Amino acid sequence: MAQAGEAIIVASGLKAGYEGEEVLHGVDLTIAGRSAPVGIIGPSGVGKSTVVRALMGIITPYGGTVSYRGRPAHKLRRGEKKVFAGEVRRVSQEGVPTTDPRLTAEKYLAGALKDARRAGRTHASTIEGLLDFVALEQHFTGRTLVTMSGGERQRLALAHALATRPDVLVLDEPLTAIDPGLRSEILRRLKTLAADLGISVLLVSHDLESVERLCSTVHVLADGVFVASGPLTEILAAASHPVVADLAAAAPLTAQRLR
Ligand SMILES: Nc1ncnc2c1ncn2[C@@H]1O[C@H](COP(=O)(O)OP(=O)(O)OP(=O)(O)O)[C@@H](O)[C@H]1O
Repeated sequence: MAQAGEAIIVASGLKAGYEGEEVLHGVDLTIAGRSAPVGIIGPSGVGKSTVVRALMGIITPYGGTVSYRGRPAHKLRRGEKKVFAGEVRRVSQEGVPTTDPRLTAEKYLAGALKDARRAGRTHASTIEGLLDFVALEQHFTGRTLVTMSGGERQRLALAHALATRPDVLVLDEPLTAIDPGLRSEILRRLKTLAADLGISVLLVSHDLESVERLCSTVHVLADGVFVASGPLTEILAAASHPVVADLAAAAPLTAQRLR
C-alpha cells in the first residue's frame, strides 16, 4: 500500500490534446498516497477527461510530463502496467464493460477480488458487501451486466474498482446516471471508506454538489490550465476568474450555503 504523502502520479507542466490540437497548456497535479480527495471541475469540453487520460497513461503528453512512481505513465513496461492497474483505478461515466453478454455482477466482482488477493492487496470485502456499499440489492449478483441500467452499471463499476483496494481512485463523472439523493449517499460512504482505507480519490465532475461533498481541494480547469485551486466554497466566493464566477452563478445551492 502507498505511504502517506508519497508521490504516486505527478503531472508537471502537462500539455496534451488530440491530432496536434493542444487542449491542456500546462497542468500541474500531484496525487500522493493516502491524501484527501481532490476534485477537478470546469465547463464542458475544457479538457477534464483529457487530464484523466494523460494521468492514466492513455494519451502521450505533447509537453511536460506525467509520471507514475517516477516513470513516464505512457511508457510503462508490461510488469509496471500490471502494478499500475492494481494501484490506480479509473471509473468513468460508461461504467462497466458490456462486451460479454454472459458476464454477471458476481463473476465480475469475484474476478476483481481475486486479482486483488493475487496482487497482495488484502481485502476484507465480499461480493455482498461491495454490492451493499453501492446500494445495489443482493439479487444483482446473478444479473448480467448488459441487462443493467446506466446508473446500476456506474455503481457496479465503482464496486469493482473498490474491490481491488487501489491506492488511487480516479473518478471521471462516475455517478451521473444516479439520482441526486443516492449519489450523495454513495459519496458520503466513499469519503469515509477512502479515509479509512487510505485511498486517494480524484473526482472529475461538472456536478459541484458532488465535488463539494467529497473533495477538500478543488482545481478549476479553464483555458487549458488550473485557474483556481483550494476548497470549493472559498474558490466560488473569491470568483477570481470569469469561469469560476460562471460556475458560482450556475450553482445557486452551493452559493446559498456560502451565505
Ligand atoms: N478522441 C478525441 N479526438 C479529438 N478530440 C477530442 C477527443 N476527445 C476529446 N476531444 C476534444 O478535446 C476537448 C476536451 O475534451 P474532454 O473530454 O477532455 O473535455 P471535458 O472537460 O472532460 O468535457 P465534458 O465535461 O463535456 O465531459 C474537447 O474539445 C473535445 O471535443
